[in-house]
Amino acid sequence: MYGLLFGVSAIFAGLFFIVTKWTFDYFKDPKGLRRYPNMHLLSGISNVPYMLLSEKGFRSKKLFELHSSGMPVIRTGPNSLSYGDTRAIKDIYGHNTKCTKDEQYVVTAGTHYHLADVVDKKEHQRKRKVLSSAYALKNLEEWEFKVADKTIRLINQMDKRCSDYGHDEIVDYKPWLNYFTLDAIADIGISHRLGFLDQGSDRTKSLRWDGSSFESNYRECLYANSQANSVIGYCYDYYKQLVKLSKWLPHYNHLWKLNEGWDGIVLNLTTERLKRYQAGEKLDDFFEAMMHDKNGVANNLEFGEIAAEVSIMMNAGSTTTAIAMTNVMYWLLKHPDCMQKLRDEIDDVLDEEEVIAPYEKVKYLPYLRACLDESLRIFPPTSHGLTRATPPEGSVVCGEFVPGDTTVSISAFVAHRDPKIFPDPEKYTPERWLGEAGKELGPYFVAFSAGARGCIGRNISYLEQTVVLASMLHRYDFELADPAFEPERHEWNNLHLSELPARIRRRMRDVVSEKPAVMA
Ligand code: HEM
Repeated sequence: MYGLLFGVSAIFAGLFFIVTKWTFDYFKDPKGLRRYPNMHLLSGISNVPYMLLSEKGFRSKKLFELHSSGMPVIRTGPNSLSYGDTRAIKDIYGHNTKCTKDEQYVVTAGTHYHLADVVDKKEHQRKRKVLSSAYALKNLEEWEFKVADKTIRLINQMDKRCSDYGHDEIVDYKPWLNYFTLDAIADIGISHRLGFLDQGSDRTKSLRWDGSSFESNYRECLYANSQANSVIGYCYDYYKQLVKLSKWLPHYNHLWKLNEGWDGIVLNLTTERLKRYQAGEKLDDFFEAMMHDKNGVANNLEFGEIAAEVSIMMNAGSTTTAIAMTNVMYWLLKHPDCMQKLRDEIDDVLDEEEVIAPYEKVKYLPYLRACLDESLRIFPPTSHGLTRATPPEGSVVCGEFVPGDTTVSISAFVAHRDPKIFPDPEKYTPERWLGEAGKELGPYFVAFSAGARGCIGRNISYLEQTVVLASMLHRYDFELADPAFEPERHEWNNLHLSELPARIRRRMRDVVSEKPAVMA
């Protein structure tokens, strides 16, 4: 009885201490952040309102509404500022910025940093150097056959589901695109055959450290991590404690359990690929490029670092591109005039019987690229404000001094809706990206972020997006199952969409005859 009383009192005393400290810091205001309007009444003393907003599912949309109601800078937490002015892009993320990734990346990191969450600039440069040869465009184009192989597997599945073979099937296009990007990155990255496209599901093996294994659903595990961290990850000071506490809530407990499945998937993929490497098998993949420099000297990476890099590649390298590919199809279905214009452009360069669009033929098609970029603009797959810390001596953002170690960010969803740069921002207008006027939009297009921490995988992504979209539009007619359909959108670490139910019909009658390329 006394023990229980003591426990409850200790919790209340702890909470009292935390709230008192927050309030004291707020009024002391050492950084002068009280001059900025609060996102929520309590944002000046706590990150909790922002976490609750994230939990609701679309924080960037709310920020956009606030910024466009005349608030260029908003205080989203005691130490966090959100910008709505596109000048902030250069100051926060540009090549010459002194800002670094902030504490959020540290608290959510695993035992070893990977390229995307390492904060220290020198350590990041070392990693980026090691990995840049792996991600270089030259290598990528040599790996085009791997993308072609997955495209034919996707087509084999879509052929079976065509509505014009005597049945009327509605296909949810979204999971298929995710199976595509997962199969593709596993092959490009680690020569691993996940086989999701062939099996039509993402059931896969997870490994435990004791060597035992269990089955998991790949996307469910990966998304669980992203969903939980898009809320808990904003609790900078008490992250570990909150993770523990959140396990008392059934929903979060479930998410963290699934996250163990994700760790097990990465462990399995890394272990299997490492075995092949240690057995002397020479494979043409990202992993091989990561293990040596260009003179063949071993990079001597620890197992934890190798696993961390495999993890970010299998995460960042799949979800974002699948979202992008689903979104562009959504926009084209909603804009048949754009769909027709794009198809004409593609048909002009592909032979009638060509099944897989060769990258060489489609990579410079201006309207194709414009359609992709316009979709990435309206719904950037990584839409939320990527958090950066100002350097200890402080920094100027949008012409105003911001004291050191303050978290600053601008959401791509917000930046891409600046009507001065992108007139009529909610309208899907690929034409805005064409010609000289299109080139001028480059500095304001941050779907892949910008500067030294910009996306290293964007070329892989464009390769996949371009080949798949061109091949699919050349072969099929698509139609929304319900013309009024609107997907639900959930912003975790990426901006997911719920589904894309469509009918698919063959434009050409020949059944696919190309065989998938031989897999390692
Ligand atoms: C449409 C597709 C993609 C989008 C929208 C996208 C977006 C982004 C963004 C916004 C960042 C910055 C993240 C941050 O600051 O925290 C980033 C970084 C990164 N992306 Fe991508 N990405 C895409 C595809 C890919 C692919 C295909 C790969 C790998 C194969 C990849 C690997 C990475 C890595 C490793 C980083 C960290 C780079 C660094 O910090 O040096 N991404 N990406």
